[in-house]
Amino acid sequence: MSLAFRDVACVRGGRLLFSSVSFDLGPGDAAIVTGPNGVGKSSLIRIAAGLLAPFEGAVTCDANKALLTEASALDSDRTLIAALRFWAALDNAPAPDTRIAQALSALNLDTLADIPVRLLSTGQRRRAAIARVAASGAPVWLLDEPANGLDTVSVARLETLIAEHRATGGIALVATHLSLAIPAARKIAL
Ligand SMILES: Nc1ncnc2c1ncn2[C@@H]1O[C@H](COP(=O)(O)OP(=O)(O)OP(=O)(O)O)[C@@H](O)[C@H]1O
Repeated sequence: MSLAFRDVACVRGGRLLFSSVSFDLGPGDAAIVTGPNGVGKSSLIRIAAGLLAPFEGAVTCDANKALLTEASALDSDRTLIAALRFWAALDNAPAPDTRIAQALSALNLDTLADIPVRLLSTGQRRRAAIARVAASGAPVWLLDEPANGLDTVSVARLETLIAEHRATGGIALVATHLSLAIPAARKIAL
């Protein structure tokens, strides 16, 4: 299982954002993508997700991916548990209810499970989006600014979740401008 970039370049709006980005992540590996606003961190995550084609180079990944972006994929009119169940039913992984229960617990969202997603606060919504990634069972996590809007306790929970994911052989590619404790993560500075 791996996620690899080979000499990847990215062009958006006719402008070269970055070039010659190469890395290879295997089971248990993590990488942190850093750089100033507008440098292309989100674009790199979108390329990894297959939502944006590289201008040059190649991306290979032989495992299922879960993507976290600013835009939450959770249906705002459903309760949190129903919104998570909707996606979990489509995952290529067993035991959706168990996965959801573990994710809700890991993000301290148990008491909010029956609240409509639209009523969640900014930080709660972000935790819900992280819970969706955790519940997906996907080996490769692509996280774009996952700590945005989180309080310090929730940041610590996120760090624990990433560590546990890696400990079970998962891969994490994380774009962040906030400091996150991700031990031995590769640094991809754009
Ligand atoms: N759909 C698009 N069409 C054209 N240009 C775009 C598009 N999306 C993003 N860009 C441009 O690409 C550049 C990189 O954007 P990106 O969101 O990848 O940066 P970032 O490093 O994640 O920024 P931030 O730290 O502000 O989140 C920006 O200049 C942005 O305006």
